[in-house]
Amino acid sequence: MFLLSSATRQSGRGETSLRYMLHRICLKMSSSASGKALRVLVDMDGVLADFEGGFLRKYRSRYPEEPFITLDDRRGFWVSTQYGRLRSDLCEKATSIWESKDFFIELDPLPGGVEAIKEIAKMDNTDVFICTSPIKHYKNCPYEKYAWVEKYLGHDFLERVILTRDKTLITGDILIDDKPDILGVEPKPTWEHILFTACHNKHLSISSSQRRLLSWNDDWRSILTSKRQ
Ligand SMILES: O=c1ccn([C@@H]2O[C@H](COP(=O)(O)O)[C@@H](O)[C@H]2O)c(=O)[nH]1
Ligand SMILES: [Mg+2]
Repeated sequence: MFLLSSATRQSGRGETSLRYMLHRICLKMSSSASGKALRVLVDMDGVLADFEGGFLRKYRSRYPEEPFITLDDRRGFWVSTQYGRLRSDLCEKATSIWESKDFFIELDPLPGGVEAIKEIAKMDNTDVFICTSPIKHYKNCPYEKYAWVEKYLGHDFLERVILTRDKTLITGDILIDDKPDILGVEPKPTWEHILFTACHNKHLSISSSQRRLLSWNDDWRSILTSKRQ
């Protein structure tokens, strides 16, 4: 502030442009601070990264003799629960897949997700964050989630990663997430949950007030527009 005010005192012409720059900086700061910038939270597994496809490929390769569930037959968010119902010991075998080294970093991006989130990040008056839940077996997962973001979105995007087991605590206008029920300690999260369609939730009927994003080919831009004042 001192530098700016002494600089403006020294030059009449510079004063106008410096004042203008300061005005722009203040506007950007106040629009973020007063919540005017749209804050978009985007889930990772099942929205940006192909958790289900990566799981099935590695499960079948590690346990070729064991029964498996096709993506078409997937029901319910918890893979481990459905495998446990198939045969009780398969719950542990399923879990062993995403607890293994390189599981998360080797997930393929879901079509259009990386491009969409890069576009959202460039939009005026918009803040985007990746909001993802790490597994409690923490040896590889948190590291690999960061590494995945760096690999596909670049180093600067690491500023935009939120790892939390409770997404209700995070404030935002929209949360794009494939989990049908996002619960936590906050009974009234600030965000509207946009259900991202995945193999495990596509058969669910949702309430008339809830909105879905069928894929990144669907009209996510209109959803963002609808949340702007
Ligand atoms: O059966 C399962 C399926 C997934 N997980 C883990 O849950 C989280 C889901 O994170 P989101 O941020 O909601 O996408 C992810 O870490 C999966 O590995 C699980 O534990 N059991
Ligand atoms: Mg998810």
